[in-house]
Amino acid sequence: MAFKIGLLGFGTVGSGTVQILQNPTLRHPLLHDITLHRVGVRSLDKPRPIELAPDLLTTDLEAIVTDPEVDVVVELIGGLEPARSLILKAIAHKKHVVTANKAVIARYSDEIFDAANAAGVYVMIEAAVAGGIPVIQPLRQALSVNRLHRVTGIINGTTNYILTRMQREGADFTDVLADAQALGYAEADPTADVDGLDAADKIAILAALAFGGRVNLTEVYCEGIRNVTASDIAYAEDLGFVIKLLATAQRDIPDDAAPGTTDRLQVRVHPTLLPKDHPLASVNDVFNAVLIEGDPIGQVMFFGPGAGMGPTASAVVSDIQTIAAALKSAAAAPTSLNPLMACIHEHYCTITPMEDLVTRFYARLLSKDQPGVIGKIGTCFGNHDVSLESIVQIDSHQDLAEIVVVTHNVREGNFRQALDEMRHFEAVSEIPSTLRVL
Ligand SMILES: NC(=O)C1=CN([C@@H]2O[C@H](COP(=O)(O)OP(=O)(O)OC[C@H]3O[C@@H](n4cnc5c(N)ncnc54)[C@H](OP(=O)(O)O)[C@@H]3O)[C@@H](O)[C@H]2O)C=CC1
Ligand SMILES: N[C@@H](CC=O)C(=O)O
Ligand code: NA
Repeated sequence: MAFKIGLLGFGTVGSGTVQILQNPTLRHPLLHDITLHRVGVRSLDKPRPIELAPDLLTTDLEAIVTDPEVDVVVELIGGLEPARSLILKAIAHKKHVVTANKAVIARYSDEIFDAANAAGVYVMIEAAVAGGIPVIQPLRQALSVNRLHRVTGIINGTTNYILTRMQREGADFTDVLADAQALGYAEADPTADVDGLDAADKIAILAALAFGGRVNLTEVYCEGIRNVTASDIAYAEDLGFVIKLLATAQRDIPDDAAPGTTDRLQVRVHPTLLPKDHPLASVNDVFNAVLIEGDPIGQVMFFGPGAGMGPTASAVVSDIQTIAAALKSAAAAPTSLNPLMACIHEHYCTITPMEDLVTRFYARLLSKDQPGVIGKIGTCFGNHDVSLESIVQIDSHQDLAEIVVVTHNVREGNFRQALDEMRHFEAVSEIPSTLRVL
């Protein structure tokens, strides 16, 4: 069964999506059933980093969302319009939709999801929050059996990059912002990022999923990082804190509140002092992380790349694949299983023997404290092609010296052969520990 994709947008994320779809080898076999049918852009003449059959490209995006052959419309043009109208038109034409557009979803989720439910189609949004980090699907599925209490995220890469550099270098906001723009992290108009609006869109989406109700974006408190100064960061550091732009969604009443108590949420974005040992405090640079707390799961944290061509495309294609799996099992005989839930492997993997592992090693040897021992040990390692990063004698007691060795990356088999040979040295009395080093 083949599934046809109508792709709207062939920019950063669109190109990453095409790259995955055009190279399904070594990915899930279901990707072989997914084909690109049309790709909609604004300009046909623009040079593109990825080759595409010219007859796939069109500037007529309406024709894609109404094309009877298209099964799934993937909206990657961004902005509010025409993205919103195209999504609604696709739904009206019974297309499933995948979108990375947090701005549209945070503002128009009511009309989009109502229309999708009425039309019997899926709208999938994994790429809209925290890019490549799977967070939408875990909230919808694996974590949804928990009573969730709080979702806290660093979900804007640009501001995290700016705050990290201000922290490391004692630099001022405006200087780092200029660098972030030059590096392509922040947009030419960085308002949505630095004023917290992008994070507000994203936390509104996460809050709705975590707490089972729609969130009105205008009620999300939003404060950006423009007023955070180098001296605030320095004082916070002295007090044992780092400053991060946190997006938080939290149930405001306890699980055991009296029946009838009104359920209330806090949904807010603002710079926050975080204790240095908090799990989110070490999330730096453009990385994102989302910490989810609930009962009985406790704390779970998702960390990774929150934006970028490849990571965001990973989320887009996983949504396409989820829809394809659902359609495939629905269309098949009643006994057919959903290919994303069933075991599809029938062969055994070939496992690399440990002797072929290439890693660094730490070894501690006890030897007689006599001249030439370290040289002999070094030569023995060398004879077995084991290159040493360091070798030191760290202690000597009861006539025995303790020698600690750290190797470069070496083949484990060679390292073991060298140790076996050394065990026969008259001077070496024992090799009490060997550990692998990352
Ligand atoms: N970039 C990222 O890291 C992330 C992006 N996202 C979201 O993904 C979406 C896409 O972002 P990104 O790939 O960066 O955007 P780009 O600006 O790189 O690409 C946009 C694409 O859409 C096309 N396009 C835009 N407007 C129109 C229009 N009116 N008619 C026809 N084609 C149009 C452009 O055509 P042309 O090429 O001809 O100009 C271009 O191919 C956005 O919603 C964004 O918020 C989400 C997470 C991370
Ligand atoms: N501008 C966003 C990109 C993805 O959503 C960010 O900086 O995180
Ligand atoms: Na995601």
